[in-house]
Amino acid sequence: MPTPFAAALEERTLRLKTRLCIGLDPRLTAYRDADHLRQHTLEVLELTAPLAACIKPQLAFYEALGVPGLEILEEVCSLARALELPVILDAKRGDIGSTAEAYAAAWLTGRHAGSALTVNPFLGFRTLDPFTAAARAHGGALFVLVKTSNPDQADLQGSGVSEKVAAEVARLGAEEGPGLSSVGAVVGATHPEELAHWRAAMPQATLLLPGLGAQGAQAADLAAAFLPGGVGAVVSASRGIQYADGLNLEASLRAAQQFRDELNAALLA
Ligand SMILES: O=c1ccn([C@@H]2O[C@H](COP(=O)(O)O)[C@@H](O)[C@H]2O)c(=O)[nH]1
Repeated sequence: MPTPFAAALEERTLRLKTRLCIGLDPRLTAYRDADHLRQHTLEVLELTAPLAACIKPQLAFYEALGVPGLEILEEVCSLARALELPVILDAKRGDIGSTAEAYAAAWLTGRHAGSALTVNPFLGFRTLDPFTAAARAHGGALFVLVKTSNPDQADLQGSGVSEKVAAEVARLGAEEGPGLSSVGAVVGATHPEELAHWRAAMPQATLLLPGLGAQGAQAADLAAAFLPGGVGAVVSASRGIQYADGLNLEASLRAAQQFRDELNAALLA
């Protein structure tokens, strides 16, 4: 079995001194064709890898290309594995239990064993069970949507819903004994004033914080998401790195360096 996801992420965070998750969300409109998209996405990954704690491909952008897109996704994942980079597959899966089993088999076992998957708890807490079982058995992880980064999240996530999901994430984490668990949580970096609350509510969860860069979140505001020692959270930026200045690779590298450094500085402030 590969090193469990949470342990691999923590080890890489401390060894490379980075809390940055690089989002790889390639948009066909930015390229001549799918080959051009593939080449640029792999180049961004290879160039920025030393600055990354992990990567987060958003499956929607690969699925939009059909079979060639799924082939590109597999290339991205195998290059990440070769570079020893943990992979968070951002698919936000969730369904009735028997279908959830198929999603878990697709994205948390076999060639994706040891990866993490974002999951949607809307169908009920027991629909998370196939994902927790697969993650625990194959060294992977899940990131449960608790408080998403978008402004309209409160339509459904207000009124105590996020609180209930966070309590379930904490309960699942405690089942595994002490330390960081295989059940993490998505909490938008766009809610800096709430980070201390969500950190305390889910003490064993690794937090995935999307929203840095294009959605306006600032690295300097995010220190409260981390556990002592600067572990237990990663912050993701996608457009702000891959398209920092069109397709300019040097600009992607500079943006990743700046985000990494700003996150580290926030922890020391
Ligand atoms: O609450 C959430 C959960 C997931 N996302 C995903 O993260 C990236 C954000 O992209 P940017 O270009 O850095 O804005 C994208 O894949 C979203 O689907 C999120 O934004 N918020």
